[in-house]
Amino acid sequence: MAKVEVIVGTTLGSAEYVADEIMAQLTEQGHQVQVYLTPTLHEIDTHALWIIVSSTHGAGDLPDNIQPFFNEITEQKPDLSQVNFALCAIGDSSYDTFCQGPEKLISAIQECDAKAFVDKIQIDVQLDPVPEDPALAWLAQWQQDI
Ligand SMILES: Cc1cc2nc3c(=O)[nH]c(=O)nc-3n(C[C@H](O)[C@H](O)[C@H](O)COP(=O)(O)O)c2cc1C
Repeated sequence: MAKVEVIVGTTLGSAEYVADEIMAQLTEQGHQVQVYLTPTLHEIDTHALWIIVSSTHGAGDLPDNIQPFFNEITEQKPDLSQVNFALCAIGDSSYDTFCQGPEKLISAIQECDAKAFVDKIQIDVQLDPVPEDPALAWLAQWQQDI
């Protein structure tokens, strides 16, 4: 059983719904999973697997709810060398900045030595109006390795 921290960036709730489904699938596998809608460094375990589930807003920006977490990381530069992460990005390919918001957060945590656990998924809501379906299929490909 592993500890999994699911960190959500959302404005209208699509990413939150995907995160809840990911939590349900991993909990069923026996993992200890927590979803964070207002993530803070104080609360999140830096010796756990982080799954970042985030949409993009503005022009390639992170959603407002996750911006303070991004700021904490860039300002405090915590030791994240024990963090493995997986990125589930949700966006709309009609924007030039498709799925770019969470890339800023990924760059910031990689600068703090976090490591990718698996290849990211970028879900295009133009093609997949029900983003939890590809998200759960992606998770199923690697959840046995946690
Ligand atoms: C004002 C606005 C700006 C957006 N900007 C982007 C963008 O730059 N890149 C992108 O891939 N998607 C963009 N999107 C699409 C959202 O990421 C997409 O609709 C996503 O499903 C929203 O998920 P959420 O409800 O979890 O925030 C934008 C949507 C809105 C409404």
